[in-house]
Amino acid sequence: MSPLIEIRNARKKFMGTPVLDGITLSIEAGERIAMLGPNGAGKTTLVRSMLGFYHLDEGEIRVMGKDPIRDRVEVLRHIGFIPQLPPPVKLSLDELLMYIERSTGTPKGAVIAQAERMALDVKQHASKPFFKLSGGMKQKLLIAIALARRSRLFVFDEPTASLDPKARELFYRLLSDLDYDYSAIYITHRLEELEGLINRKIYMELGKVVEDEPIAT
Ligand SMILES: Nc1ncnc2c1ncn2[C@@H]1O[C@H](COP(=O)(O)OP(=O)(O)OP(=O)(O)O)[C@@H](O)[C@H]1O
Repeated sequence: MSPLIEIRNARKKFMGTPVLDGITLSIEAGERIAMLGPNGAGKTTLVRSMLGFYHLDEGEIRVMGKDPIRDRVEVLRHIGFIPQLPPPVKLSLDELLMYIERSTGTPKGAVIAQAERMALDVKQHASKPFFKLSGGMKQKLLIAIALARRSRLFVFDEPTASLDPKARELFYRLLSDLDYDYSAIYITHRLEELEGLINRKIYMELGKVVEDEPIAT
């Protein structure tokens, strides 16, 4: 079986500066990875390239055997992505959840139930545009959507950055409670928070992977 994600010699420059400098990585199903490294190391660029947001200058990425740019819809169908900065969606929460139900088959009620477990009352804000929620509320709703979809792979880009301590705790508890074999990539600056949730850590610096090791769970 092909790996979940296969990256071969990925290279990308932004304005002449290498941001991905020859990355080769293989990620198997069931791996739960902390992706670490200083600001600007290229972590977000790497995961966004896996999701088909960016074309590489050189090299190749395959996700579940597919090209994330050519087969983007198919690749994203299996991935729950929580971006670092939530997109400025103008739809109300009600409209957004209806749209998600229609496009992904994820029942609105399932998202509302997950949101409740993150201490977010969706019904109270149903007519509010998504972009008018607070940063933490946006993050909670995006987390609820990803979890309700029961994605095979979660890609979390600093998912707890805007969450208060209580919500952070709830988020990690929800992940621990998931009852199926998912894979995950967490971009984070707080490795200690992921204790018990990860089995591999990858450290990036200046567009390169400089450390890659398993973690006993
Ligand atoms: N769309 C873009 N256009 C130009 N430069 C970009 C773009 N996206 C990222 N960069 C640059 O690429 C470098 C790597 O950015 P990236 O967001 O991948 O880093 P990161 O490791 O995720 O950092 P952080 O921990 O701060 O989130 C930075 O120098 C950034 O300014």
